[in-house]
Amino acid sequence: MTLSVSVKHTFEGFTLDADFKAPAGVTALFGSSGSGKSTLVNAMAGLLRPDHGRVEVGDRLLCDTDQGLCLPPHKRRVGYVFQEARLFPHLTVQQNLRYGRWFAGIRGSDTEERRLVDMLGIGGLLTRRPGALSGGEKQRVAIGRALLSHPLILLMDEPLAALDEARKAEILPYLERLRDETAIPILYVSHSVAEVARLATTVVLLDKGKVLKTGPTEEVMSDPALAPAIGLREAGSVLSAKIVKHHDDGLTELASAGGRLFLPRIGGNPGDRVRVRIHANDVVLSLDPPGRISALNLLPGTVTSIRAGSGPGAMVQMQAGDDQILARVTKRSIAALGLEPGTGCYAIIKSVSVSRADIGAGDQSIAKSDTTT
Ligand SMILES: Nc1ncnc2c1ncn2[C@@H]1O[C@H](COP(=O)(O)OP(=O)(O)OP(=O)(O)O)[C@@H](O)[C@H]1O
Repeated sequence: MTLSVSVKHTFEGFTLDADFKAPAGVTALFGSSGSGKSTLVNAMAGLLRPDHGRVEVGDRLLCDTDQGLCLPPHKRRVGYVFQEARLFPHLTVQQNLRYGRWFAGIRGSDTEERRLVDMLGIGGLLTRRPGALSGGEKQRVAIGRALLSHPLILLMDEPLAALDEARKAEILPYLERLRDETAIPILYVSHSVAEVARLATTVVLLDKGKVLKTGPTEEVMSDPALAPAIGLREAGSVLSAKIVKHHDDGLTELASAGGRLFLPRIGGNPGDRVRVRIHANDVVLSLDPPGRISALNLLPGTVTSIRAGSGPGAMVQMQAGDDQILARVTKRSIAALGLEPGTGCYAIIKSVSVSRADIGAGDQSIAKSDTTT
């Protein structure tokens, strides 16, 4: 289901002027604080009437100011999940879940409720009240409540921001299942590169109220020109890969479009698709295949673009198979190696530089890894 959004709105000192289209899946609205993410989400939810705008989800028009149409929030069939779960404290988990359905005037079925409860792993919590739940559990209930109202689209505004790292790690797999097992489009607001890299099918990069770029996650994340907006320390590529084998020495072997990768053991079974985030800071470039070296991952490729920063560093993008890899190196190294678009080189990646948080379940949008076994 396609998402088509065009919103113009001015507050004193700030103008949002954003247009984007996104296919089904998770669309991440990513940008620094004050870039206009929440304003855009509020315009989509009907909580803000934009000066000018058109919002369409699939073939349903929610707002078109040219036609004088701007549906109120309760007529938009939008599920909203906020930073805090905002559950009713006096109701049990099950009553909270059913409230979503009741509020939307939907009958729903017990089978549907059970399926959702299973998917979100909240079956053991149904009789508890929110006061007896962890932050991550509360968020899972809030997501279930939003889904049971049969939304046309799910808007998630920094749903993990209030959770600590352990709770985030606990809830991310459920969000991946939501992406892969439901057909509901999700607009996911975040300023965490790690979350976007793991979850998003499409990234809309916002900067000072404008869309810098919209595109598939792998493409946006590995664009050297966008690294300053993403954050130089956070920048990196997202590769799609397939688990080949878990080795006895604790390493997992993956097949990516660019070659084999060996990473510290990850969950999942041979054949499962995963996405792997490789930080640009963790990639070393070499013109020749290195001799005896401790790093286990060596991907051959060709430099596609170079973007020099204002300091001593530069971002180099290289193509390895169908994958783009981003490396952050010094301008001095670029000069010494004579790197330019078209230069053949090797990306060297230490296995241990990739952490568990950098690996997520792969989705249908990255089927190209199927060709890499
Ligand atoms: N109701 C309002 N009245 C006036 N200015 C507003 C209003 N809401 C937002 N703004 C301004 O619009 C700009 C964008 O805010 P917005 O909350 O959309 O950014 P954001 O990207 O969601 O930021 P954050 O990541 O910090 O939540 C900010 O400069 C903010 O001060």
